[in-house]
Amino acid sequence: MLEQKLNDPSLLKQAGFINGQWVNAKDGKTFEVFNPAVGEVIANVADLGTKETLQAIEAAQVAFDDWKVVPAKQRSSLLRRWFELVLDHQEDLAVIMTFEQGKVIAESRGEIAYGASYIEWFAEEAKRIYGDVLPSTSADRRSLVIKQPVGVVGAITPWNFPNAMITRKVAPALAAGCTIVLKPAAETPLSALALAELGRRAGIPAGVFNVVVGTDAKAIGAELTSSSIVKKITFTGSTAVGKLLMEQSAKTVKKTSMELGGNAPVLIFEDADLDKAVEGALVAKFRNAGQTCICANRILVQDSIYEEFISRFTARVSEFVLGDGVSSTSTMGPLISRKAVAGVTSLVDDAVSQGAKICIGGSASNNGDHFFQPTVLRDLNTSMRLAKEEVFGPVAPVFMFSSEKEAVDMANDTEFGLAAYMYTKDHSRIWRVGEALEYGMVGINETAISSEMIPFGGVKESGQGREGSKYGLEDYLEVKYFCLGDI
Ligand SMILES: NC(=O)c1ccc[n+]([C@@H]2O[C@H](COP(=O)([O-])OP(=O)(O)OC[C@H]3O[C@@H](n4cnc5c(N)ncnc54)[C@H](O)[C@@H]3O)[C@@H](O)[C@H]2O)c1
Ligand SMILES: O=C[C@H](O)CS(=O)(=O)O
Repeated sequence: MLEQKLNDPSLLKQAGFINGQWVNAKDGKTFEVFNPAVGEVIANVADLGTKETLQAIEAAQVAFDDWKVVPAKQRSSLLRRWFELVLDHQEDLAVIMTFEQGKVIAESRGEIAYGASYIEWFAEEAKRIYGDVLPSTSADRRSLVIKQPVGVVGAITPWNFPNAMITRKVAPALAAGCTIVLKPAAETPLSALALAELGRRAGIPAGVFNVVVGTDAKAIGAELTSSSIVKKITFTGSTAVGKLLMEQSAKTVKKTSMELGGNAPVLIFEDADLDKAVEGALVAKFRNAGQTCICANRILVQDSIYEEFISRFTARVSEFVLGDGVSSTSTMGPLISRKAVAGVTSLVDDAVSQGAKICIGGSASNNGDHFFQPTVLRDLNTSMRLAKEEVFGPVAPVFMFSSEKEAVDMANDTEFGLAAYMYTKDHSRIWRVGEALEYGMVGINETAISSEMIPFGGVKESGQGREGSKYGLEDYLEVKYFCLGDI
C-alpha cells in the first residue's frame, strides 16, 4: 500500500482542495489512480466536475480581493515556507510520484527538487515586481507605470512532470498576487494534492490555491475557459488541447500561456566531441522513459560519423535496466499507459515497414503491460511518422545528413519549436546554426538545459509565453499607466 511507504501518510490526499477544505464530489463519484509499473490501484480520488469547478473559481475570486493586497514580502515569506516544506518532504513526494507516474525514484527525487526550485525562485521574484516612472510628455504632467496581478488564473497540467509543471505555474501566480484553480492530469492527481496540503501547512490562505481533480477534463476546462471571473489560462500539455483551450478562452479574451508539444532535434556534426554527444543524446532521449516535451525526438548525425555514433550510442542504450521505478536497480520505468505503449509501437512499426532498421529494442517489453524496450533505429527517411510526430517514449530515431544546410532544414521541418540541441566545436557554426534554428531553446554541447532560472518555452506550435526566469512573472501581471495632470 502506498501510504505504508510514506513517512507522513497524511500527505496522501484523495479529495479535491477548494477554499482551504478537502472536498468530495457532490455526487460522491470517485476515480481510480493506477501504478503504471504494476497496474495496481493505489488510490480512489474524488471525481469533481463542473459544479465543483465553479465553486473553486468563486473561492479564488473571493480570496483574490485579500491576496492581491498582501504585501509582496509577506507573499514571499509564505512561498519560502512552502518551498521549505516541499524539500522537507522530498522523499515522500518522490515516492508518491513514482507510484502514480512511474518514473524511477532517482528522477522523482530530482523532479521534487526541480519543482521546489520554482517556488524558491518566485518567492524571491515576488519582491522584485517593479514599475516605471516615464519621461514627461509635458511640463504639467507626469507618467508612470505600476504592475498588478491579472486576477484569478485557471491552470491545467500534464502527467509527465506532476510536481514541477504545477509549481512552475502556481509559484509565479501567487508571487504576482493572483489566485489559482488547478486541474492536474487524472493520471497523477496525488502529487498535486500533496503540494496543496503542504501549501496549506505553509499558511497560504484558503481560496488562493485550489485543486480540482477529476476525469472529465473537457467539462472542467470548459468551466475554466468560459468563466468571466477567470482572467488567464495557463496550460501545459499537447498542442491539440492547447489550441482548443485558446479557442475557448478567446470568447472572454483571456490571457493565455501555452507550454505545448515538441519535436526536438539533436544535430551532431562531424567535429563534435563524440563522447559528449553520445552522453548528451542519451540523457535528452531517455529521461522519464522519453516522456518529456524536450526529449530528443530526432537525432541527426553527419554522414562521416554516423556508423561510429550508432555503435557507441547503441552500446550505451543496451545498459538500461527496465523495471519498477521504486527499485534502486531500475534505470528506466514504464510508460504512463497501455495506450502510450500502443502509440510508440505504431511509430516504430511505421518506420520499419518503410525500411528503417532496429539496432536495439523495437517493441513492448515483457516486463509488464506498460513497458517499452529502449530502442534505437537507423536508416530512416523523413517521410516516416517518426520524423514528424512526438514519440513520447524511449525510441531514438537516428537520421543521417551530409551538409550543415541539410541539417538545419531537417531540424526546422516541423510545426513544433520548443527545444533543439547541437554538438560542434566550431564557434562560427554555433552562431550560424543557433540563429537559424526555429526553436525557443537551444542547447549547445549540452542537453540538460532546464532550470528555474531560464525562460522555458517555445515558438511556432510549441506554445507562447515563458515559465521560470525573470520572464516567467510577466505572464501573471498587467501593466497600468498613470497620467498625473495639473502638476
Ligand atoms: N511545453 C512543455 O513545457 C510541456 C511539458 C510537459 C508536457 N508537454 C506536452 O504534453 C503532452 C503530453 O502530456 P499529456 O498527454 O498529459 O497532454 P494532454 O494535452 O493530453 O493533457 C494535458 C492536460 O490537459 C487536460 N486535458 C485534456 N483534454 C482536455 C480538454 N478538452 N479540456 C481541458 N483539459 C484537457 C488533461 O486532463 C491534462 O490535465 C506532450 O505533447 C508534451 O510535449 C509540454
Ligand atoms: O516535459 C516537459 C518538461 O518541461 C521538461 S523539463 O523537466 O522542464 O526539462
